[in-house]
Amino acid sequence: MRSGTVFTQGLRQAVGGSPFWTVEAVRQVRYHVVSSNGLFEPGNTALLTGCPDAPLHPGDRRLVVIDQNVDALYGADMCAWFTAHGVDATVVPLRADEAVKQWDAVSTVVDAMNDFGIDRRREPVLAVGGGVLTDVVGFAASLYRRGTPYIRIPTTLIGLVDAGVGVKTGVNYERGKNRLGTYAPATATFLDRSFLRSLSLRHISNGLAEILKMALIRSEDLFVLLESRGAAVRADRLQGTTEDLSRAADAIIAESIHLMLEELQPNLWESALERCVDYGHTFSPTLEMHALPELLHGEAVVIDMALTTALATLRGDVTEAQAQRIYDVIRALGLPLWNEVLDDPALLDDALRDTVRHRDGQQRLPLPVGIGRHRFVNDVTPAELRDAARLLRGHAEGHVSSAGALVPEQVGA
Ligand SMILES: O=C(CO)[C@@H](O)[C@H](O)[C@H](O)[C@H](O)COP(=O)(O)O
Repeated sequence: MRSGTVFTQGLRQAVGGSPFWTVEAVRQVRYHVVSSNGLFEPGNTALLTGCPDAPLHPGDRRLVVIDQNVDALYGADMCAWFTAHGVDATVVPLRADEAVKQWDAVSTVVDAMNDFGIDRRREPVLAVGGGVLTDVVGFAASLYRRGTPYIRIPTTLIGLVDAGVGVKTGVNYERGKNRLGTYAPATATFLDRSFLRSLSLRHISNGLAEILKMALIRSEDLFVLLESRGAAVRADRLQGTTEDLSRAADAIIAESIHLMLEELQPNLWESALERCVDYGHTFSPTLEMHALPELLHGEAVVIDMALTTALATLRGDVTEAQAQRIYDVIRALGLPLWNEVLDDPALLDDALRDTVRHRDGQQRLPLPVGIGRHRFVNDVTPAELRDAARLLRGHAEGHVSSAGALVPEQVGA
């Protein structure tokens, strides 16, 4: 062995007389999720000192890729903040919605990194926008020189509670949702819910869908909070305009993120494919891409959850009363129960087949058990899916009795 070369003990072995080598290494991962409202208010220093692994100093340069809509609303405040703190920011506005979450957007970000002449270690790219923007920038950064650090500043609710706190990056490829991507955590994500004040209620609901997901599979307490305060918190855009609404918004966001991180941390690279956070993501990737741009991500997820709640009801895992509470909360959060994509049984079968490919040959389908718990199943049949869709349609149209039976004109519809 050459001096200075470190091998794990027993790493070089002779097999049939021919040498072979096995290299094993463990990569330490550490990333931070930091809450601070009003990031670009003059006195806020969270971006300077809030993250120990990504300090920002006067005289530093930063490439800032920002959603073009966010730039129109907050770009001037952001630039004033950088100037006030002596940071030389190059701002690149980017269109970032599901329809353009494609490879071309990645090239645009890579071009910007090239033009900026980014320092591979010391100049993290800042991604300011919703989940699409942070996924695209994270993907570009993870590819650039095989990995350049980046920092996320989510400006949508779905960005705050879902896309912003995990390690996934990516873009769609043709009709494949997030078909290209990497596991590449941002050095830090800065959560600032004051951005939500200008978000449309439809996009607030879009984020609430992922929060509801965490509630349905992990926490009845979070579900009860959504049931009692969800509609008011939505109408308030999580701004906390009263003390009570502030407490509720803080609790909903913090609990949802905490549960998500508890699930992600032990399985960051998804070596285990039974992931309860995949709830609502079995049929939705295909449905969302099929309906593009009609359904937002969270809307597709909630339709998937409504369908699988009906499926769990038919299996006896969720009672009719529990299903009714779930559907009431979905409506109260301004989310759809039904979409015509569910009318196409072949599409649901295709969706399940694609997910089976994504989950290494098995359905590994998380299903709710009551409210706040789940189990995984591998035996959902096309006929069962059709029955579940029929039951859900009955709920959506108000044709289900309190005992859970379809009223006669709907049976066999
Ligand atoms: O992994 C996370 C967040 O990082 C999930 O909670 C998130 O909702 C994911 O998008 C879904 O689980 C779907 O994952 P995938 O099908 O894109 O692998």
